[in-house]
Amino acid sequence: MTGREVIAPAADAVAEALAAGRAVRDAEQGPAPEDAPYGLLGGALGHSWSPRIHRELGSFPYALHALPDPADAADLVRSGDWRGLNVTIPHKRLAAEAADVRTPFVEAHGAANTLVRLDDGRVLADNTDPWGFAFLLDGFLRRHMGADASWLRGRKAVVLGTGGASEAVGSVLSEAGAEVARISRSGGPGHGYGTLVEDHGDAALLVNTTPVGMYPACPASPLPAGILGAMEGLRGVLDIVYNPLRTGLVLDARDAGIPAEGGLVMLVAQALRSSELWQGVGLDHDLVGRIAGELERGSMNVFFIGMPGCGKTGAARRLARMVQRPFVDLDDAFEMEYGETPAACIARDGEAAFRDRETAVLAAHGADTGLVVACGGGVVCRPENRRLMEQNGTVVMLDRPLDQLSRNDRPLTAARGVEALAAERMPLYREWADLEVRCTGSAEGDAVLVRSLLGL
Ligand SMILES: Nc1ncnc2c1ncn2[C@@H]1O[C@H](COP(=O)(O)OP(=O)(O)O)[C@@H](O)[C@H]1O
Ligand SMILES: O=C(O)C1=C[C@@H](OP(=O)(O)O)[C@@H](O)[C@H](O)C1
Ligand SMILES: [Mg+2]
Repeated sequence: MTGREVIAPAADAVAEALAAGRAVRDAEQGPAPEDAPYGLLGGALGHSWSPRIHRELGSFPYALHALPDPADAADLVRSGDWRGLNVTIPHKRLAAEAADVRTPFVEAHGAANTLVRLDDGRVLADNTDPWGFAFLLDGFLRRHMGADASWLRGRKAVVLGTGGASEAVGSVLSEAGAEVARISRSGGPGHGYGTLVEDHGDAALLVNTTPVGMYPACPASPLPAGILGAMEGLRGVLDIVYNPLRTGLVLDARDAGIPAEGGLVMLVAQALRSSELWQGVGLDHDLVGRIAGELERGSMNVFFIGMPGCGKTGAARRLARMVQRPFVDLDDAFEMEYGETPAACIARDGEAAFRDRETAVLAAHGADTGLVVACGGGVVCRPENRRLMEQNGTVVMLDRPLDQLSRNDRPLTAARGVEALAAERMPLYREWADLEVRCTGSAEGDAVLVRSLLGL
């Protein structure tokens, strides 16, 4: 189906622009590690947002040191020519031990995420995760409860997970005066997931500190669906996972009408605190919201939905080109994956078989970030497709009068009639959409409009 439409402007220019974009991204990953004053030390780092964040905060160049071998990591900590390091899995403990001086939190918990080179050359180990979580918590309580951290005094907070991050989170909650219950999947009576509702149904806040729900196994939740809604005292949910932007837990909470936020603000806030320590100055704390907002805008996918033939493919392709993002047409992706068009699949195996495969194709792209995606018109026929989009995406409905819809090669429109399809689907498109756009008359016009409405 690729190439069904003729698109005029310069494909070469687009390719060049995309290549330039990649070059910028590469530069953001920093210079050769040994030359950078700042950086991140970990085992396998993959794609990290830290170089981008610290660049905005003024701690730049910032390099990635992926050193799986503890001996190499210790060597960098002891003898590297750096001013500041962040530390992540699996070296937080090693960093705490190898430092010359430790803050009380690091002394108590034995894990550091920030190393600071002091003026006299010694290494200070600190942990800015509690600061980052306190920042997230404070904003959350202000936004949703109209209160500060004192709201937690005398209330119960449940923390999922018992690892290092749970200690940072637990310490902040305890300090605010909450009664903290830390539970884990393998915890015994009162400390497990199985009896969560009975044991802790009165908790006002629930925080996930486990990696369950993290990319690429997403959207997933550490808790079975329905549990949150059964916890009668629950007023808020936080998940420190930030990729996807909305985890399964966050989506479940919102479905149950409970305010919920992910961990992106914590990620940026802990980085800001590290940058303050390295630079020895106070930074503007409004930077946290600004940087988190930019990261969120850049990584959100844009999904086009709407009636078959309304112009999703054309508008999405043009928008992708305008904002230099990868474009995915799910019908094309389907064809590449299964070797036949959706129309051929529906004709041979029927609609149900097509829908199963369509959901699998959507799942693969929904976990990705920064895409512009044209869905097939029937994407709303499967309820589970909604969160595959929502986890990382903004959903845009294109609305075009039924008598103007294209009918070429649209088997379901032909079989059932456009009115019947519309009666079934229009309410769903409207319900799923974050934004409804009335078609302007050209795919180009639609793309320009969506771009400006989404601020891309
Ligand atoms: N906004 C629009 N106004 C008028 N015609 C359009 C518009 N967008 C697309 N078209 C035409 O309608 C047809 C269907 O567009 P397409 O993008 O394939 O729709 P969809 O992906 O929603 O099924 C194409 O032939 C295209 O040229
Ligand atoms: O409406 C539908 O059920 C369908 C729409 C088509 O996509 P377009 O909406 O892009 O035509 C394609 O996925 C398939 O033929 C089924
Ligand atoms: Mg299409």
